[in-house]
Amino acid sequence: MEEQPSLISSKLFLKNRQVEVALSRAVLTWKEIKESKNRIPLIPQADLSHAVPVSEIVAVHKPEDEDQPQMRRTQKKNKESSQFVPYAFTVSYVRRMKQHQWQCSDVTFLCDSRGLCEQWIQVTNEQLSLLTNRPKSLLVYINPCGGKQRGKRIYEQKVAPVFRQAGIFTDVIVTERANHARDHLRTEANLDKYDGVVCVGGDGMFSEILHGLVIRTQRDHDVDQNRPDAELVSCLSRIGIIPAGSTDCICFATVGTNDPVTSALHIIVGDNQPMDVCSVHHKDSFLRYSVSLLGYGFYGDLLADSEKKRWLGPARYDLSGFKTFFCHNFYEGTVCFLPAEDSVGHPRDKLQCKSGCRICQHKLESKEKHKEMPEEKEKAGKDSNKGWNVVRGEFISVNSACMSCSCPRCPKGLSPSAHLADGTTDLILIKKCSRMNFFRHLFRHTNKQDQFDHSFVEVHRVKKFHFQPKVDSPEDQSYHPERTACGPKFSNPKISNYSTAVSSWTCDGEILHHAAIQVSVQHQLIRLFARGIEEQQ
Ligand SMILES: CCCCCCCCCCCCC/C=C/[C@@H](O)[C@H](COP(=O)(O)O)NC(=O)CCCCCCCCCCCCCCC
Ligand SMILES: Nc1ncnc2c1ncn2[C@@H]1O[C@H](COP(=O)(O)OP(=O)(O)O)[C@@H](O)[C@H]1O
Ligand SMILES: [Ca+2]
Repeated sequence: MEEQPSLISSKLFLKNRQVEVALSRAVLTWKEIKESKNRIPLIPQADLSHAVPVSEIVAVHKPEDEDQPQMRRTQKKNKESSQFVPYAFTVSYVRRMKQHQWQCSDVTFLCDSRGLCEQWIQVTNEQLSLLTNRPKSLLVYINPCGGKQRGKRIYEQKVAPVFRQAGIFTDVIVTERANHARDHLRTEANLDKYDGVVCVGGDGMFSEILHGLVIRTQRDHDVDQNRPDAELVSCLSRIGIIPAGSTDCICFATVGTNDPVTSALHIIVGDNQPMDVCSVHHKDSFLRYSVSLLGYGFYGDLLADSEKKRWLGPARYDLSGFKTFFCHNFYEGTVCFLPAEDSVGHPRDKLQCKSGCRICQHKLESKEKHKEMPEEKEKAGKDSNKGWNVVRGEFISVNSACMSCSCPRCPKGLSPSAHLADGTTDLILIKKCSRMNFFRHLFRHTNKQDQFDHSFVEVHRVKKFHFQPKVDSPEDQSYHPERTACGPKFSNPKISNYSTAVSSWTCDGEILHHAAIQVSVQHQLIRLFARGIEEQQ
């Protein structure tokens, strides 16, 4: 990085040692001034030198009350050594810890004049005010019932204090029922007042915010969401996720960890991660949007069963996973898909989507070019049914992962090389196989082996796909019989063969009421306060 001229630079004190502190437009640095190179200290001391990018400074302020005793102690010590240092300022900044976790660290510098201290605070604040991507005002929704029911406490104890420190104004709504946040965003919220929306909860709560924002944006622009080919309008508001749910895969896969303070810091520094969204339709009616896992068969049955065990908290998924695994159902149907261009890679190419991902950026550039394409040419492309592939068979599971879906349970994710913003989703087809083979496939999610390297697994990177069960589901026929114990439903009571049973879809952890669906990836429809997974330093 090119060295920039200092805006201010002074000799200050840090922990009773003299340091040279300098601030440029890009970076704040401090370096210890060693008295004499030959003098070796009796007790070895840690090196105080450090550099913090200005974009990662949370705030600069006078030391808070709790810092005062420490400051007074320092003053007393310095007085005794006839060096009186009464003024101080604290810089709070992002510190990277292990496994993508961020912490808010403080460093307090002592100055020998009030004027110098105030000058440092003013110059630093001026630089922070130039960072226009930072939110000043946020609308926060808390789900008090998600995960281990700790959403409210997590927000109040871990997140609100850092937002306060960064000078962010917040309006907080603790939801009182399911869909409260979605309905409020869709109809009431004055979004002009805020620079973003924060969701405190799990993937289900995120899904509410997603639906509220996307539905509102389409309505404001007169877009008919029921048309599967409608060109959707991207949402302007960015979404921040404070993880307080059971899986938290949307947070984990976009930030690298499910830690509330890390997420709060990504919001404060104003990160921006565009993200693809899948739209799900049944015939010509809109059903839902999805950003993580759309799963039919194994994951659909697992989720339907786990909903009855909500009281168990996150452990419900393990119990239902175990049960669903031993049911070993399979489902007959047809999958049609439109493969993505080769330029976006392949689910097995081991090219993980990282911060500033080239594949996602390349895709955005080609989208811009595509917009300039003459209308006739575009029409011709749309009209042809060319390029669609068909797979008919018996499936244990049909999964679509629009992102890696990495989460604490499965850190490499359901599709480790899926991209956050490339306009595609990874379609994973698990065909009928023995229970042992299915276990082998599942187990590979927990180690380094390729979970797609099995004869009964097919994986494709696609832009669109359709699924049609062999027999229409009750909902597809507008008929609602009782569910069977293990999850599958039978459209015809005479049919009691598992291969003809119908499952349901899980859509980011919410059950879909249709089995026959059309899915289309909406390129970069939303933006998050995140930056993707950073390379480990
Ligand atoms: C043998 C060990 C197998 C481990 C296999 C792990 C695969 C995990 C894939 C996880 C994909 C997660 C996709 C995320 C979906 C979420 O959007 C969604 C909603 O999240 P929320 O609750 O925060 O609102 N969450 C979910 O759908 C939960 C998925 C949970 C999957 C758990 C799978 C457990 C499988 C256990 C099999 C046990 C076999 C035992 C054989 C002796
Ligand atoms: N106040 C509330 N009471 C009951 N359910 C709620 C409330 N607020 C949100 N929900 C619903 O709770 C469900 C689970 O939320 P989520 O935060 O994803 O937790 P989890 O990860 O444990 O599933 C979502 O379907 C959401 O719509
Ligand atoms: Ca994608």
